[in-house]
Amino acid sequence: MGTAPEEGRERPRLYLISPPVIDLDTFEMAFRNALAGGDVACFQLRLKDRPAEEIIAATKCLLPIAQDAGVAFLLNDDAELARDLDVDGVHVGQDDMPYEEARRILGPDAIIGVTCKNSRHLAMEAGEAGADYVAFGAFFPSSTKSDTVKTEPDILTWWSETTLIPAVAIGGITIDNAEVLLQNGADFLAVAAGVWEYKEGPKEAVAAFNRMIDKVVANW
Ligand SMILES: Cc1ncc(COP(=O)(O)OP(=O)(O)O)c(N)n1
Ligand SMILES: Cc1ncsc1CCOP(=O)(O)O
Ligand SMILES: [Mg+2]
Repeated sequence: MGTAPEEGRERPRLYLISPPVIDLDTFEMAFRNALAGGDVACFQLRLKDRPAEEIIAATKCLLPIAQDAGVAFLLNDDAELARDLDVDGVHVGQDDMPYEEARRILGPDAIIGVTCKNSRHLAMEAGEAGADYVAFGAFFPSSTKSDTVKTEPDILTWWSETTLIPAVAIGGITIDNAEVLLQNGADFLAVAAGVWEYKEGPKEAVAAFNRMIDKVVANW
């Protein structure tokens, strides 16, 4: 990981979110292609409200691919399943389980991120509790999740000036709209449709996100 010249700020990185429903036979290749496209920090398996057997089968297939590529693998919502499947961590929302409970289930080494929507208060709470990252958004309309809260990029500036805890930006992010989030202090860009539905495919999407990140960092 490179360090940008700006006050030692780390180079922002890509955080992939799976589509909410997948056909594992085709998604496995899309996932391999995405990871072949360039730097990816993290992958969140977000098979929303799908049966546990589907999440287990997908994890057994995709986790070794992520591990080979050095990409952290998180489950959405379910800390107990994350523990049982021995993945790297979990992302919990405000209606899932409290951060403290997820930490108790997963132990001190797991990565635990918390949804904070557009709320400075939720972010302060999550940060003080020990979250490894806080997630703000949705910054743009999302075709992947309907119940989102519109969030303005200046929350990222405030957060980056307040704390060193990483901020994940999420919601409708594409190569064409992400720059404002980086300029405001996003440490990670969490992206689903912007990668999986990119017209030239997921490999080229990841490559294009990385070129865009490099261009922004070069001008800091
Ligand atoms: C990185 C990241 N940020 C936010 C969310 C949303 O979590 P939540 O509010 O619990 O909504 P669902 O994703 O569970 O529908 C996320 N999953 N990942
Ligand atoms: C999980 C989640 N939380 C807020 S928006 C969102 C969906 C992200 O997917 P996309 O990048 O396709 O908007
Ligand atoms: Mg959730």
